[in-house]
Amino acid sequence: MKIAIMAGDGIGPEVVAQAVKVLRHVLPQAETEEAPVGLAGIETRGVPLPDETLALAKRADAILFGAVGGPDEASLPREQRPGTGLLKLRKELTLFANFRPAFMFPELIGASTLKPEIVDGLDLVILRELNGDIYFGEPRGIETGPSGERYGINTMRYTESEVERIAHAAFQAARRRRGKVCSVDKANVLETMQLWREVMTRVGREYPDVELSHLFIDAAAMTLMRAPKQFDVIVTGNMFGDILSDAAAMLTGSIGMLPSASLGLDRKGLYEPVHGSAPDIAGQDIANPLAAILSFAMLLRESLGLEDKAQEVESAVRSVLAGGYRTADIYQPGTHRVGTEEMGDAVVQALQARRAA
Ligand SMILES: NC(=O)C1=CN([C@@H]2O[C@H](COP(=O)(O)OP(=O)(O)OC[C@H]3O[C@@H](n4cnc5c(N)ncnc54)[C@H](O)[C@@H]3O)[C@@H](O)[C@H]2O)C=CC1
Ligand SMILES: CC(C)CC(=O)C(=O)O
Ligand SMILES: [Mg+2]
Repeated sequence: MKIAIMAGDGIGPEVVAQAVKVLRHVLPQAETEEAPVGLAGIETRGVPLPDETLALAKRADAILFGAVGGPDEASLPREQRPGTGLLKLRKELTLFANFRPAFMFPELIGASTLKPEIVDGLDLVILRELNGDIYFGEPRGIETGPSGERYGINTMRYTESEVERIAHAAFQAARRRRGKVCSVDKANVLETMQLWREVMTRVGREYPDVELSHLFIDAAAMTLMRAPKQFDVIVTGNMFGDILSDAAAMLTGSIGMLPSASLGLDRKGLYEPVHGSAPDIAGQDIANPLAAILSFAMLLRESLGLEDKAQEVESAVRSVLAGGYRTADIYQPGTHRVGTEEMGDAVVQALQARRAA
């Protein structure tokens, strides 16, 4: 078994190093291979997704990914933006289904922005379509019109088959959970989203045991803050899913707690925290590595089929939180503040303690 390690930029290498510690403990026999991506790819090979990085991704059984992003990216051409490497990787591997669970660890209820009764017991998953939408649609670019004035253009585009496959993924996920899908769109304004809603409704008829509802993205954002526990699976497009999942982070206390799995046509998947490269805290040993570690647990479950080991890692995270360990982002008075490395070590120690017991 081969696991590709793509740590990326900023806090990416810091948090991935902790997930790799856990990997070495849980899967000592696993072969790992590292490759540069994002700014690290640009600096070493001149492009955000070097050919050998893509080749490794294709060879590997699964990819453990950190985060990409660097300075000035908002004004750079597409080929030079670190994020382009990640978008291309997701597209090249046809990883179209991005599962972003938001789970409330009871120990962190006080760290949530919301009242305890609103988040206690929260357990939802945002299923973000990852290969289409305005992040990929053509035409795109900054052009000059006939009057000489420049304009920017991006295109929200979904084919029926792209919506169908993410719809099936949503309904099947709901069958394994609490049997509810909420499809989030903007069908009151956008034709792309009218098609999205039509296809979701049609595919939904094949799953009569799953309850399907629809919300517009603006109301969904509000409902996610007002009464998030009513959701089970939220399925939505690439951009709305990107935004909603960062918002969901604040329900659970911190974006440093949110893992994700990007899946496609076979068992190969890419596993990454929902957060970015966080340049504001990089290099200070304060980033929360639990999202990266929980992403590795998803890797064990989804790509390797090692449910027991996935649960072992998740239990170790739970016991570390119960033991009072907190990085700065989830710190509360009365708990024990630790750095990134110490948090990784604490998870490994919790795994060792379980084995010894
Ligand atoms: N999947 C990826 O690789 C992503 C990359 N990015 C890139 O990351 C860079 C920074 O983007 P931002 O918008 O600032 O988003 P971000 O997610 O990197 O950071 C947002 C805020 O959350 C905090 N934060 C993030 N991860 C944390 C962790 N593990 N522990 C504690 N605090 C954490 C940061 O300090 C910051 O205050 C940009 O270059 C952006 O393009 C952003 C999102 C996803
Ligand atoms: C390159 C971006 C789309 C990354 C991002 O914000 C995400 O995947 O959540
Ligand atoms: Mg994002």
